[in-house]
Amino acid sequence: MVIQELIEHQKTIQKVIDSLTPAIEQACEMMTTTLSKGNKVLIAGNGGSASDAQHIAAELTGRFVKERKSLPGIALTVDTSAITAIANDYGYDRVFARQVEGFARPGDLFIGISTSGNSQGILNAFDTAREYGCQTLGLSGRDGGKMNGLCDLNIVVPSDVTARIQEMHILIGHIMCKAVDDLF
Ligand SMILES: O=C(CO)[C@@H](O)[C@H](O)[C@H](O)[C@H](O)COP(=O)(O)O
Ligand SMILES: [Zn+2]
Repeated sequence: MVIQELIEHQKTIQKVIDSLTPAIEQACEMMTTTLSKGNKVLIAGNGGSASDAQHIAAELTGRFVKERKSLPGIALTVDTSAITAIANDYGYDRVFARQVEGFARPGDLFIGISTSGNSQGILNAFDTAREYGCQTLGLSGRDGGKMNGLCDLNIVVPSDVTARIQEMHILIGHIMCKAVDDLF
């Protein structure tokens, strides 16, 4: 079992190298352009993807590898008071959209992470982010789901396995953080 999982991961990385390198370069460009203009990055996801959102935001406000100034990255998954209030009063599918409404300014980058590309809370957040003039980047998998057409760039990991898709998402997130380190 262990070797099969490792080989499955290796095959997925190879597919990412073969088909997604230009898209990942574009995502790096979106992130570095946003931050170099003094705008901020908002990130959201559910479950494992909430952890990815927090992980990437923490690399920005803390640091990735290089010693550099703190950069504005906010995960919309961390404030349990806001999350429970919004879910209770407006419904769970407004949890990220409502926070985007509060935080987003034109020129910010919203990153929505969903392995299926179909989580309603993420889809609503993309709508609101676009309405507020943000750039929008999706990290998804399978066939990209409804995120196709809802964001400026949807990076669709070529796999149907949630775990493999999540593993590629955090790899892509780390590559984007490396691009940020290279610039600042
Ligand atoms: O981490 C995992 C599975 O590896 C789960 O927590 C997973 O993230 C959750 O089931 C999510 O709700 C799935 O949502 P999504 O990726 O389809 O948007
Ligand atoms: Zn997981």
